[in-house]
Amino acid sequence: MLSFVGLGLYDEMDVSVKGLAAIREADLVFAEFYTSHLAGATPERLAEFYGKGVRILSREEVEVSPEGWIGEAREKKVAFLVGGDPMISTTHLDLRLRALRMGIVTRIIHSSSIVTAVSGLTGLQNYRFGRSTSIPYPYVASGKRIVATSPYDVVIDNLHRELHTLLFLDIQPDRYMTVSEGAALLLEMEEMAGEDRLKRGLGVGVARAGSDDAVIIADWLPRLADRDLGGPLHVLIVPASLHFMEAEGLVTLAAAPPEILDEAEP
Ligand SMILES: C[S@@+](CC[C@H](N)C(=O)[O-])C[C@H]1O[C@@H](n2cnc3c(N)ncnc32)[C@H](O)[C@@H]1O
Repeated sequence: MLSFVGLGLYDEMDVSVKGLAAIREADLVFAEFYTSHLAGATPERLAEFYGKGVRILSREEVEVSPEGWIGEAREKKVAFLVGGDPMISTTHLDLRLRALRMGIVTRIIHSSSIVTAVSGLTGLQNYRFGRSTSIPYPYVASGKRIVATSPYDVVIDNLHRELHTLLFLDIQPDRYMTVSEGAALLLEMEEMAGEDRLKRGLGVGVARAGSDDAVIIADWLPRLADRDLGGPLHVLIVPASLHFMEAEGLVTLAAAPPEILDEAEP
C-alpha cells in the first residue's frame, strides 16, 4: 500500500489525524520537500513528532527513478509525505499511476493547501481564480541573465478573463523567493513586454500561511516589490477587478490602499 500523505501548510502539527495514523503505521516513510516544505519544522522535528525516521527523496528520485522506493509498497506499508495537499500543484499523479501500473494499492490522505488557504486569508473568492503559475528565479545562460516571461502571460490572460492569478514562488535548496522578489520579477517581465498594466495594478502577498504569524499584504505592485514580509514560504496573487466584498476584505485583512473600494464592483 502506498499512501500519499499531505502534511498541511506550516509545521508538524498541520498533518491530519488520519495522516498521522498512516505515518505511524507505515513500515517506510519517504518525503519530498522540493515542491513545498514546512517552513516551521525541521526534518528532525518531523521525525520526532511522527515517531518515525523519514527519508527525504531528491527531485530525481521522485521524478526520474522512483520505481525502487515505490516498489517497496508491494510488500510493505509505505507513506509518501508532501507539503500541503499531495496532489495539488505537484506532478505526483505520475507516481500514483506508476504505482497502480505496478499493481500497488494507493490512497490519498488530503490536507490543507496553499491553493485554498489564500482565499481564506485574503478574502479573494476561490471561484474567481484562473490558471495558476510559478515564478522561477532567473538563470544565466551563455553569460546572459534569462527571465522566463510565461508567468506574465498567464497573469494577463487571466486579467482579460476577469480572473485572479495565484503565483507560486520558486523554492531552491539554498533560497526561497519572496513576495518582493516575485513582484519585482513580474514588473521586469512587463517591462520586457513593453506594457504597463501591472505597474498600475494591485498585488497581494501572503507569507507563512498556516502559522500564527502569517502576514497578508495588499499594495500596488511597485510598492509590494519593496515590502519585507519576513520568513518563508511566500506566495503572490495578482487580483483581477474586485467585487466590493473582496475589496473590503483586502482593506481590512491585508491593509490594501482604501482607494480600491472606489473601483470595486457592487
Ligand atoms: C508548488 S506549490 C505546492 C502546493 C502544495 N502541494 C499545497 O497543496 O499547498 C508550493 C508553493 O506554494 C507556496 N506556499 C506553499 N505553502 C505556503 C505557505 N504556508 N505560505 C505561503 N506560501 C506557501 C510557495 O510559493 C511554494 O513555492
